[in-house]
Amino acid sequence: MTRARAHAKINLFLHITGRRPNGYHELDSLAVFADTADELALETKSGKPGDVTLSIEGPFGEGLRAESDNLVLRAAAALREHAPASAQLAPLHVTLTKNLPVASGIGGGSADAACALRLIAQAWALPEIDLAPLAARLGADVPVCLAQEPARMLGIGEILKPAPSLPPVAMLLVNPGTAVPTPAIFKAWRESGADFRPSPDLPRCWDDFGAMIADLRQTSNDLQGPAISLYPVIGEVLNALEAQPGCGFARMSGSGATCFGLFDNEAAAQDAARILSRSEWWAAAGPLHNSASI
Ligand SMILES: C[C@](O)(CO)[C@H](O)COP(=O)(O)OP(=O)(O)OC[C@H]1O[C@@H](n2ccc(N)nc2=O)[C@H](O)[C@@H]1O
Ligand SMILES: Nc1ncnc2c1ncn2[C@@H]1O[C@H](COP(=O)(O)OP(=O)(O)OP(=O)(O)O)[C@@H](O)[C@H]1O
Repeated sequence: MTRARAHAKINLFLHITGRRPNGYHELDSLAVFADTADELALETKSGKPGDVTLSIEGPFGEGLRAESDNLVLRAAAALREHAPASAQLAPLHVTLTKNLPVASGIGGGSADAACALRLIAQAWALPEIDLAPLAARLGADVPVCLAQEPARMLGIGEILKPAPSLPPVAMLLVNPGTAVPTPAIFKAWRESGADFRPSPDLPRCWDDFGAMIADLRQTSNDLQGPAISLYPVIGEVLNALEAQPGCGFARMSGSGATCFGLFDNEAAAQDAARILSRSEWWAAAGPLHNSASI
């Protein structure tokens, strides 16, 4: 059995810089990865070559179906399609432990897809396949999830540039339990009449926590206002995060509803997680994750 972790992706800022003729929005976003993650376990099974099956468990597993539209199975299908005819494709079973809330702005499905691409390409011994274009076809957030390293996302997410090197930072994620569909939030942004926003200038390195949050304050998540207008509970989450001792900065990730707080020490982030894990709110605190687990 091979196991790997699919870490949550957090957008520290997200500027909408343009729009493509196909309707997708061009972005400039700084993505980092949280310690918290889904888990994928892969085992060989009996069956036809190339057959991949899926079972789903874990705290957020009930909201998902193990059917062909699941991003894990779509990743397997993409690899199968691109494998050379000579490849020996052992039948596989994937168990997905869904620890991340679904449709929550932290790219859980994208992280699962990227993790499945890495794991299955390894199991099928397909090192010659370039995973990046397959990832981009599976979703805008999948390319950045392949490496699970801090990166600047440009284009619609397929162009990746190095992130500034980051100081030690702890992050608290809070989700209010409301699933948010990404297309509706981009639509709300368009209907708000907002202008495209330029890319921010960032240094190569943030020497300390203070320098990092000072620069982040000059940026925005352009989807945050439209998301709050459709789902006001996101504003409540941000207010609750900002009120926590030691929280230096709070913002929504991606298209929401998950929001993050940045702390310069992990104990404060963990204390705040205990306070904010209430009723249907989900909270997870920890350091940032820095590299792929396989
Ligand atoms: C908001 C972000 O999470 C920020 O990282 C991503 O841009 C969205 O990534 P994602 O959920 O993987 O996106 P996809 O599954 O490719 O697209 C979902 C929908 O979001 C919209 N979409 C997505 C990405 C993008 N750059 N522009 C868009 O307009 C489109 O309506 C698309 O149909
Ligand atoms: N393995 C998966 N995990 C989560 N969602 C999946 C998965 N496979 C397919 N989906 C579908 O993808 C949609 C988006 O799920 P996901 O959790 O990735 O959203 P998100 O966190 O808002 O993503 P992003 O931050 O990339 O916009 C859901 O509506 C879900 O039905």
